[in-house]
Amino acid sequence: MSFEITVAKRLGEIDVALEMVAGDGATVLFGPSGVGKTSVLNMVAGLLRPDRGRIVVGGEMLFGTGVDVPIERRRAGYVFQEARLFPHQCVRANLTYGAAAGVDVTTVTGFLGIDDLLDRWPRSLSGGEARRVAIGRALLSDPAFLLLDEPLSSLDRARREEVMRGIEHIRDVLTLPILMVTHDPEEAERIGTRIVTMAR
Ligand SMILES: Nc1ncnc2c1ncn2[C@@H]1O[C@H](COP(=O)(O)OP(=O)(O)OP(=O)(O)O)[C@@H](O)[C@H]1O
Repeated sequence: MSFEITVAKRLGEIDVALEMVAGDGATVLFGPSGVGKTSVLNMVAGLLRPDRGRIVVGGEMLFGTGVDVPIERRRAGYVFQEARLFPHQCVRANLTYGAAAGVDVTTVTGFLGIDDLLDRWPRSLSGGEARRVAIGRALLSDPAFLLLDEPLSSLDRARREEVMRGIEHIRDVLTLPILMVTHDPEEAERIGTRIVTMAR
């Protein structure tokens, strides 16, 4: 199983709760704004501690009875909702920041279509380019799995298509487990091997 997640967390007035099991491929977390999708990604990444539950990714227990694997040992590749590139570093430096030895930069930049952007500055990138660089940076850290928080939001159709193809390549060719948040049904349908709907 790629993801086995049972979590509960009180956040202010909101109870975030999820119970899901998903196999290989991309699992899409779908649901209305404020239901707790980003909070679930944060719990899987180790940024937010569940009040109770169990998180197993690729057979490895990250959180559960007596277990709370520290964030740096979870090996999550996290692409935040805003790309969060380092503004004072060019694309190449952003990509190689935290890059693991043995991961081939040109393979990653090739399929993401960002080879020509390496000497550019983040402020000069389009939204879609910045997202693809952020995905590339996450991949180059040699993650065990990817967390994608609305990687296609506020992009026009052409840019969304470019990013979507990159995600499909990661799903189908690199076969890295993906947990992705969206509230767009069309995106969920196309990317999701499995769609998990969160409701209040
Ligand atoms: N630290 C916190 N303290 C109190 N409430 C919080 C905290 N963090 C998040 N929340 C609330 O918890 C709820 C879930 O937030 P979260 O960002 O996980 O939802 P989401 O489903 O990802 O929403 P969106 O689709 O709008 O990004 C929201 O109502 C949010 O305001």
